[in-house]
Amino acid sequence: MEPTIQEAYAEESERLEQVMREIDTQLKLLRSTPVYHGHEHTEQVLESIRETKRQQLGAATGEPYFGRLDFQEAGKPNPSPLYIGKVGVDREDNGELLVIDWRAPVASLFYSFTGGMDKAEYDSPEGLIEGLVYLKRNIVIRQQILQRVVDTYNRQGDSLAVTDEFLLYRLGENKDNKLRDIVSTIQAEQDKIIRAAKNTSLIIQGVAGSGKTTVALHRLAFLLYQYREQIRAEKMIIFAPNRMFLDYISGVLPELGVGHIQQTTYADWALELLDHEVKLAEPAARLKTWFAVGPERPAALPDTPIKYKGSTRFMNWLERCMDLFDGSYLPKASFSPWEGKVLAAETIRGWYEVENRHYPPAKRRERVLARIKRWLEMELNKVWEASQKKELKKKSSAKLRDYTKQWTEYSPFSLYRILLTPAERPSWLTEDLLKDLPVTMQEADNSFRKKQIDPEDLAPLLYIRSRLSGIESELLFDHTVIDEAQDFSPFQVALLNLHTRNSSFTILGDLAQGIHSYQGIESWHEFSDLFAEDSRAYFQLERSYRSTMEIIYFANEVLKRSEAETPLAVPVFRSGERVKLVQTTPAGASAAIMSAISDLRHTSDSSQAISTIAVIGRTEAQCAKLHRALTSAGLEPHLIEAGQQSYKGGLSVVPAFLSKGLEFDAVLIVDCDAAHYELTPQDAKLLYVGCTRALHALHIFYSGEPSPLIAGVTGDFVETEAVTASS
Ligand SMILES: Nc1ncnc2c1ncn2[C@@H]1O[C@H](COP(=O)(O)OP(=O)(O)OP(=O)(O)O)[C@@H](O)[C@H]1O
Repeated sequence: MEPTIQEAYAEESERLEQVMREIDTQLKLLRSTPVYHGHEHTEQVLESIRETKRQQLGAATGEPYFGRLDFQEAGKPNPSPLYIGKVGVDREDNGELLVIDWRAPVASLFYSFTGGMDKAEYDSPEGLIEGLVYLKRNIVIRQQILQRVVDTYNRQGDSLAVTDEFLLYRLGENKDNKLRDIVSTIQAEQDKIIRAAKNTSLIIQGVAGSGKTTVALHRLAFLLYQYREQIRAEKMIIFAPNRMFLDYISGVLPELGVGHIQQTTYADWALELLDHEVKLAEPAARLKTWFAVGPERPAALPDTPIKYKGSTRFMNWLERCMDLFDGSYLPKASFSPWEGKVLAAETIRGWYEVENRHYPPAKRRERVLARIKRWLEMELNKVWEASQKKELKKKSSAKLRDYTKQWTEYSPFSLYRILLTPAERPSWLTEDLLKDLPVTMQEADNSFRKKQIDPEDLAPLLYIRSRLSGIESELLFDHTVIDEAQDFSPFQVALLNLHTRNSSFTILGDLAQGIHSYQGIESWHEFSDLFAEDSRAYFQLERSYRSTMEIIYFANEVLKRSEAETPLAVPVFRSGERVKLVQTTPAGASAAIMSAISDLRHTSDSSQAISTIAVIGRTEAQCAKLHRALTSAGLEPHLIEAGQQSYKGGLSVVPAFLSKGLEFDAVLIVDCDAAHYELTPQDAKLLYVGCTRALHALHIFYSGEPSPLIAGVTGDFVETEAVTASS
C-alpha cells in the first residue's frame, strides 16, 4: 500500500538523522586529524584524500541528498532504497553506501526512469543492469531540515507515470543573478547528453531555455567523475560569448563541487596564444552597425570577408599556402663563412628536409641555424693560428648574421599580412592560389598596418600559428565546450578541434537565436561535417524549462511570422500570467514602463514575487536613454553594455542582442513597433531572444504601429492594453 504523506515524512526524517549523524562523526574525525605539511609523498597523498573528503562532506552537511529511488535488481529478493546526492557518502564501519553520487551509473536511473515501463535498466561497468523501480521520490532538505517529500512515482500507487510536480515547483522559483545547478531535476533527455561518452563530438540544438548551458556544465562534472583517471579539470575549457555571461554561469560548477575548469571567450584565448602580438578592433563598432535601425539598418546579409574568413574554404586555402610556404621557406643558397669555405646548399637542405622533417618550419629554421652554428664552430676549431682564427670568427659571425636575416623569421601575423596584402605578396604564392581568393579579399586591409585585426582573423592566425610552430602538447584540451555555438564559424570550430584531444566536444546552441548571422552558421551540418561520422552525435532539446507556457506560445508566434526555419519550443506545463501587449503614446511610454515595474515589484502573489527585471531595448543608444529616464525616477537600474564583466541582477536595462544567455523573472520589451522590429528573420530572432529571457512575466510596449512580428497576435496567452497619456 502507498504510504501516507505523514508516514513518508516520518520515514525520511529518521533516515536524514541517521545520515547526518554519520556525516557528522566522519567530519569530526577528519577535522581533528592534524593536517600534514611534511614532504613524505605517501602522507601527502593521504592528506589530499582527507582534504577532498573534508570538503565534500562539509558541502554535503546542509543538503546530503535530494532524491530516492527504490530499485530491485533482477535476481535480488527485495528493492533497496538508493539515496542520490551531490557527493557520495559511505559508512565508515562497513562501507555501506548511504548516499550515491548523482554521477554514478546507478544514479542515472533516477533521471532516465520516466515511469510506466516494466523494466528499468542502466549501464554499469559490469554491463547492462536490469530491474524494477518501486519508488521515485524527491526530497528537499535545506540546512539539515527536511522540507518537502514528493513522490513522483510509486509502483504500488494508482499512477504509473512520473509527474512533473516537483519540476514545476523548482521552475516556479525566482532567479537571482546567477545560474544554478539542476541535479535534483535533470530530465531524461538532458541526462542522455550529460552522460554521453567522452570521445564524442556532441552537437546540441536546443530551443531557448532548454537547459543547454546548464546541461553542458553538468556534463563537465560528469566527465570529471567518470573519467577521473584520464582527464583533468585544468585541461577542460568552456568558451562563452562574453565575460558577463561567464560571470553569470560561474556559480554552477562550484555548486557541483568542480573547480579549475578554464572559462574564457574565443578572443581572449586566441589573443593569449598569439602572445598579444595583435590588437582586436573595438567590437562595439561592429555591433552598432549590425544592430542599427532606421536608415542605417544593414542591408541583407552582405557577402563580406567575414563569412569567408570563417569558412573551411579559407582554412583549406591557407593550408595550401602553408604547404607552399613550407616547401620554399629554406634559402636556396649555400653558406660560405669565409672565402674558400662552403657549406653546400644540399647539406643544409638535408638538415632541413630530412633530419628535422618532424618539426614545423619555424622550429626547423631554429634547429638548422643552430646546426650551421655548430658546423661553423667545428670549422673554426680546425684553424690553429690564433690571429687568423680571430679574424675568421669575426667574418663568419657577420656572414651568419646575414644568412639568418635573409631567412625571414615569421610570426603568425607577419605571414598572414603578407598573404593578404597585394603589395607584399611573396613570390611563392602562385597565381592559381590567388585566383581562388574571393574578390572581396583581394583588397589590402589597412588596419593590418597598425596590427589591428577583426575577430574573424583570429582563427586564420591561429591556424598559421599551428602550421608555423606546431601546437605544444600543454595547449591541448581534454574536453571543449562551446556555448552559443550558432555564432561560431566553422573555421573557429575546426581550429579548436586541432587543440582538442580525441575531438571531445560539447557544442551547444540554438539556430533560432542566431542573431550574429554575419559570422555564424545556418545549419549544424557546417559543424558536424568537421567530425568523423562514427564519433559525432547530434541531439535536439525541444522542451523549454525557463518560461511559462504563455511566454513560449507568444515567442513561437514571433518566430513563425518570419521565414526563419527553426525548431519551435515546447513549453513544460507551467502556466503564468498572460503576455501583455501594451500600446502607449510616444510621450507616455516611460511612465507606462515605470508603472509596470512598480506593479511587478509589488505583486500581491508572493509565489510570483519578482526579483529580477529586464527592460530590453533594440539598440544601445535607446537603452542608455531609458536607463537615464529610470535613474532619474529613482529606480537604480543597471545598464548592461558590451564589454561588461559582471551581471548584477535586480533591475537591468539591456539591448536585446546582449541579453542572450541571461534570464529574468520579468521582461519588458520596449519600442516593439514597426520601425524597430521589421518582418525579417534577423529581427524575429532578436525579438525571440528578448521574449525568451522571461521566466514568469512578459510585457511588450509599443507606440504607433506595432511590429508586424506581433501585430494581431491573439490567443488565450496574450492580453492587450492601451495606455493613454492620462491613464
Ligand atoms: N531539468 C531542469 N530542472 C530545473 N530547471 C531547469 C532544468 N533544465 C533547465 N532548467 C532551467 O531553465 C533555465 C534555462 O536554462 P539554460 O540557461 O541552461 O538554458 P539554455 O538552453 O542555455 O537557454 P538559452 O539558449 O535561452 O540561453 C535555467 O533557469 C535552468 O535552471
